[in-house]
Amino acid sequence: MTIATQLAERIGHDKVLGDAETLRARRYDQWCVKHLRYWRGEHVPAPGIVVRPESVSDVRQVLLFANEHHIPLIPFGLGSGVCGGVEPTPEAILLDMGGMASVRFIDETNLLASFDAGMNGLLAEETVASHGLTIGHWPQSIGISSVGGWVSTRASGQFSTAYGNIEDMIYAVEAVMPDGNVVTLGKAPRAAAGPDLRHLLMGAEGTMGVVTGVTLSLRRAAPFRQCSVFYAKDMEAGFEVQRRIIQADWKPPVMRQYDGREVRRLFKDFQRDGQSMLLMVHEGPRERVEAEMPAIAAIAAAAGLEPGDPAAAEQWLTRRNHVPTWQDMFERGYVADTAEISGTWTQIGDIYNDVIRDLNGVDGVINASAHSSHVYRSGINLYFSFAATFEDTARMEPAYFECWRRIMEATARHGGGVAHHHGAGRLRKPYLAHDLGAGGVALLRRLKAAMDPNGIMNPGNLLPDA
Ligand SMILES: Cc1cc2nc3c(=O)[nH]c(=O)nc-3n(C[C@H](O)[C@H](O)[C@H](O)COP(=O)(O)OP(=O)(O)OC[C@H]3O[C@@H](n4cnc5c(N)ncnc54)[C@H](O)[C@@H]3O)c2cc1C
Repeated sequence: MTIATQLAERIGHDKVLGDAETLRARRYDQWCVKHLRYWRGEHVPAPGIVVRPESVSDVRQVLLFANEHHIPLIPFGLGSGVCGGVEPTPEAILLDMGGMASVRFIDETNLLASFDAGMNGLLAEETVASHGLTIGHWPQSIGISSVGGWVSTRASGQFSTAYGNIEDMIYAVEAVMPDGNVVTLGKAPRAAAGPDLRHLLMGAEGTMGVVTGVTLSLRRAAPFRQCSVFYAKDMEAGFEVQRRIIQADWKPPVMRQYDGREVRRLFKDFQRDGQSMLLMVHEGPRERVEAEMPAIAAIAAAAGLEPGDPAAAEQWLTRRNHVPTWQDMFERGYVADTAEISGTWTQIGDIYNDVIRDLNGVDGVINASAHSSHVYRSGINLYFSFAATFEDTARMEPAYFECWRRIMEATARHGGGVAHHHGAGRLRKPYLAHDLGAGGVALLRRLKAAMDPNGIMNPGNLLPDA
């Protein structure tokens, strides 16, 4: 009996898909390199089978089968990952969670909402919004990513400075482990009942188990919103103001600072002599917003920043989720990507300067720029963008990896964190030890071996090659 037949016997024929079109559509996520290889006409392998479960029991059956037969199993949310977390081989079963996309409950008193893991993020947000609530998690990819994917990549939204990252919103995670054990981790507003096991699934990128359900803590939708904009002579001057704002305990949900190159590229009508631009969105009760805005303006003025037109921030709000496709970029002759890292306030200026210098040293690079978008009392993230152009498209991939290497190594050299929110996948796994240390990587390997002794869960992802 074939694998497909055996799986079909366990969960039903209609959930086991082997047609060429379905397999082709599940060859990759949104990692640039896979799209580049495909665009250049290289072979990009497809999974052997796509399985589309409709219940926790289906997921359990598939896991038990894969574990018994030692078959690689790759969870797939909505495929918006950008680090190569989904890289199927013909031997693999791809577990497409898109068939599990229901709202389980919305609890307006305790501000909780529970979803199947395959639920589209924007649909989840729209569902709670119809009750006057919000998840408060707004990744740029909200319309193309799943709730289970958010957990699995430890995602971060554009309003994180006040509302937190996904780990601050996760109330409970339901998952099926490779041995078929179904766990629900997290059951109270706060717990001290041993280690927080929810974290075994957060950021695991499909290597530990399959997330089947997620309960999120909600907020009431903000009744009032305003925007403000300031100009700083350079990135470091703006970082210093952001540090003072956050350490004074003001928390606009959105604080984004663009370097002069990005202001020129993204805010053409608002550029000012190559200066850096800091934009903010303030929201919450009117009284708090009305207290926050003048207090922040005073901090900015004291540090020499000049006020700008709030319309720049409103433009960002309107256009913030538009991104060109990889193919568009390749057709226009360049390979490009973004890489997000983080550092403390004392590290971030050096990281910015070194990364921009190092990227500009890569042959073919025509753009190296950055903005910050997530602010913490201890530091801030940076989101670098690079683009390189070549007549010979075979040179694109080596240049791409060289740019990534330089960003990772300059960040690590100054003690920063090499992955702020896109996860590690296959792209960053060679650099994982920079964040976890050799001992941390060894511990992660031991955890993986204990949870997935047959190594079926997304093999080759996240963990550096042994
Ligand atoms: C244009 C664009 C903008 C983006 N903006 C942001 C942003 O602002 N913030 C941000 O954090 N990310 C962003 N991302 C990255 C991406 O959207 C996130 O990583 C997202 O959380 C992935 O969700 P997904 O459902 O698409 O997961 P997938 O891409 O399907 O999977 C991602 C990884 O998680 C695993 N996985 C998925 N679902 C499950 C599950 N149910 N159980 C176990 N493992 C699972 C997969 O095996 C894979 O390793 C962006 C991506 C794009 C293309």
